Amino acid sequence: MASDGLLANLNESQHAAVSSFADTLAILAGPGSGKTHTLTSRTAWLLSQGLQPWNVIVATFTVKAAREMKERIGRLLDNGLESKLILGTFHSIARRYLARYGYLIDIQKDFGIADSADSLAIIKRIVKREKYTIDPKVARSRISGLKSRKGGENAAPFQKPLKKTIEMQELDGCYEQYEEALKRSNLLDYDDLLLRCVDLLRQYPSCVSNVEAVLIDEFQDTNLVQFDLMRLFAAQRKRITIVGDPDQSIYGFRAAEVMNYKRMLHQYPDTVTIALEENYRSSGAILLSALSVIKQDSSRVDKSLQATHTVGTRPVLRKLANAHQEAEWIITEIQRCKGMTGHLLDLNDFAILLRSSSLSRLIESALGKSGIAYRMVGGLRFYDRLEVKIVLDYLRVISQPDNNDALARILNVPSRRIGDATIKVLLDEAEQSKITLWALIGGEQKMKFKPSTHAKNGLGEIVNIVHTARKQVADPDRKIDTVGLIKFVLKRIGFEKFLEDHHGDVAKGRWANVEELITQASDFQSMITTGYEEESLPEVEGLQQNLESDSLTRFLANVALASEVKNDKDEGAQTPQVTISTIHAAKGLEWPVVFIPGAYQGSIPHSRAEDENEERRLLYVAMTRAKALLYMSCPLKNSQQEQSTLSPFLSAPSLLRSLEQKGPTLRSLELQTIALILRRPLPSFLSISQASLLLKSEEDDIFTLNGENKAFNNDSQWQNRSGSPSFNMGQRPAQRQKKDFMRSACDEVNMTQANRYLTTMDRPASFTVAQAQFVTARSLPVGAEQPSRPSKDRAKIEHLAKQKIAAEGQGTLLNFLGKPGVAHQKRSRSEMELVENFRDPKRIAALKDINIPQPVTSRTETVGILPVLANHRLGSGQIMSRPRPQVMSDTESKSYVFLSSSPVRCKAAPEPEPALPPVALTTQPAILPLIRPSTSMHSTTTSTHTTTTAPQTGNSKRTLGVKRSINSGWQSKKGQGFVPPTIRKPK
Ligand SMILES: Nc1ncnc2c1ncn2[C@@H]1O[C@H](COP(=O)(O)OP(=O)(O)OP(=O)(O)O)[C@@H](O)[C@H]1O
Repeated sequence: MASDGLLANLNESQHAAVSSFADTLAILAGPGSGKTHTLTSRTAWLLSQGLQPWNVIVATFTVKAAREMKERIGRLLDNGLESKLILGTFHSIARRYLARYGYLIDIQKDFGIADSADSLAIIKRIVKREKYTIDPKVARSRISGLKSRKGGENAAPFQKPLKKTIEMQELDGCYEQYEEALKRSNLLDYDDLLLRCVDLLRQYPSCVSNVEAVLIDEFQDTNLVQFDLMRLFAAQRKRITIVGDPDQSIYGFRAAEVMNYKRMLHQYPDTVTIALEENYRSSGAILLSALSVIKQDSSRVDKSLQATHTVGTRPVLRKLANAHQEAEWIITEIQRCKGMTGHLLDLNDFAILLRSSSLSRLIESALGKSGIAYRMVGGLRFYDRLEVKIVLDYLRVISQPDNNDALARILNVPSRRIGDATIKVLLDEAEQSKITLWALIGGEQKMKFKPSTHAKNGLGEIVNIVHTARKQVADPDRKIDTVGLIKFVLKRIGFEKFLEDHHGDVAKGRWANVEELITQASDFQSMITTGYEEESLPEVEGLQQNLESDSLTRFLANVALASEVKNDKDEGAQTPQVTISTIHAAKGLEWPVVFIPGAYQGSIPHSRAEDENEERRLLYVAMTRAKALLYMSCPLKNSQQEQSTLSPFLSAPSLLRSLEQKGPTLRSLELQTIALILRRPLPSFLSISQASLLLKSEEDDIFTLNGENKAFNNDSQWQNRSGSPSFNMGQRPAQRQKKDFMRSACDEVNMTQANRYLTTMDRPASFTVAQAQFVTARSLPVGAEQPSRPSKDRAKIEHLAKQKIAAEGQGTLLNFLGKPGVAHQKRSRSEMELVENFRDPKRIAALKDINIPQPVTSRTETVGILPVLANHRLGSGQIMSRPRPQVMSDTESKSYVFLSSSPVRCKAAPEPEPALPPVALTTQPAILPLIRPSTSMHSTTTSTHTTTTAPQTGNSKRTLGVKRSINSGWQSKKGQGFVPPTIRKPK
């Protein structure tokens, strides 16, 4: 694609960033401002300027982000060159270099990767053997922390205290033995991948001498080692682009360094910083409340972020009596939002974001009872599922028999009558003899231990399986691929039968996962064959490379480095599902409606958190995931029935004033606003009337506003048939009586679901498994969520709908649009116009083009947003279809589904108009070759940070100390080394 095509869909600051000629460029921007979008476009733009993809490194934070970025770049370029980029997470890029050049620093070819479970298993064994008292999980995270801090050349020298506590001594012991165990098994853990790559590139910088540009996403969450890696990658040309938002730095506990920005500016004093200041995601009201939370952190550097959407409805902060009611309330609000908006929202549009996964139990249970399908994000990986892990362990042993832990795990699966005690003795003997378990049982060294005859036979069997498989892999005539190997293993160990014998009801689901693994292996194989999954690195003169790793090793590395890779099938991607996610795992994602339960002291900020500012940033990240509706809630008693107090982050009176105490009334104006923000067409009357008929109430009035626990206390005749309370508040409103038959139908559904679900927390070991015990839409009877009714009931619905249309003064949208009555007469002119719009089908069709004159209802007041923004809307013209997860090719679509942070815009759909009054940028100059110097390259005013030591160049502009207006810029604060603003605003 021509470079101007790449720049077409960008706002002016994004444009400036994408086409900047600066060597080192920092794009600093708030949530939803299109950072990912900008980085993707910049990568494509660099290629369009003549850079070769194999000379460009792009590092992302997650595997998911890497894949998404690769696909987006692919669509921008449309020439397949994206597969040649060195693009991936820091870990996968480091692995690639180590696979090729690791021999230079004595790393054996085809090393394995110890994932966190492996690391923990090794440490547990050490702790047990040495009778240490330290908690293995604590030891693992300390060791990891020490590793990630020790590697960086910027790291502060490690102070060795003179007298070591017992815990420290144990930690030292653990560390040392852990390292030995990894080495013996030819494994590198996640930290090693980065550290060893740093070692490699320090000693052999020529490995990356070809690299012309390095681009880093989510820079705020990089740690010291990653920072060093970035510098080493870019050592030759020093051309770096980083993208980040210090306000979204939430991985401090994993040694992420917010200070890396300062380091960057110090190391690259000519860094040009560009700020993106328009938020394309959230309504004005959501953005404003999120900003007022983050601004409480006085240590942060303020920056401007403006909404491009209309103000919308105010976020909600709801008080509930206890955590049970909070969970029930979430369900009723999801149902109400769906019901009152017809088909404008489906379950995929809702996310429940949790500070800690333990909060999910009651919510999952409530979702289960009401038959609402949900999925967990940030839970167990597909590859960590029991049955998948067993097969993978076989593959790992076949690939690398010295992998002690993998071998120990499969010795007796399926049963070979080798008891746990025998396995432990064997491991200990191997450990003491400083050999691997494989060497011991494979007969390389005489075994002191005398196993029983059964156990001996069992050991012989496993040795035989592994030998046979390895022979086949090595045999040039037979050389079987990963799929062939999996099938061989499954057959040899009779795995399907094993699952049937041991896993009863769920065996089918587990076998389906095994089949899924085969599909993934096959897809990966074809990605290797087609060159989409490149491992090669360009030849560098004077340096030899290892041959490419075999496909099994690469598949296993890919598995070990995968984070939350989900699959279409087990996600039930066709079935709408509510998402439950930890806030950490929700980073980079967005949803139309977001719930943040548990907004109390101890939950957020978390009682065990060390950094309160990071906790605040977490809340900020969660709030800014919402596009149209944001719900926060605080139960007065937590799930342990302890009294709770509202999170201090939400307690400021000024903030409280901008929040609603209950869910919004969802009438025509609100509907239009939501449709505008989501760029979706308005739903039909009929869909709204039918969906709303099923509701218990059209308002958020089922639970008391002050959190009093009335609902459970009285009116026992309102208990539904399944025995669960219906949560009315003592009075039985006429409107609800009408719906009794509806409710009983729903109750029947509830009843049929009773006791048919378990929650994630009940079965932590398998909580993402789409099996019968979890309520996913697939496991429900057809139509459970929207029960299909016999025709008699349907006639009733339609009759009732008609009645409702005729009735006056009742709360539905249709009534609102009904016969003119008192209420109607009181409506403002703009409301009247909207009413007319809803009545006239032709005007409904044209509604998408209407610029709402005054979207501010009693609930949609302008909360400090500029009037010009309050009325602003994104684009006119054809409403774009709702972004869907991208369609992948046949083979790809089988393997992964991504939760896209920035859904790809349809090619055919026109781009929305620039949302804000134009920033005063003069015309962009023609694109110049990349050899231009880094400064003064485009007319956007850029600023070049200079330190006191670095000489200030003539055309650089020092802007530290400049204080910009509240809404348009950065406020520099003394002692903060941040680079300030770059875009000059109109006077
Ligand atoms: N110039 C633009 N015009 C219209 N929409 C845009 C533009 N740039 C980005 N967007 C949209 O804004 C949303 C947020 O974009 P993106 O996810 O890239 O933001 P981000 O800055 O990476 O967000 P976060 O930091 O919160 O993860 C996406 O839906 C994206 O399509």
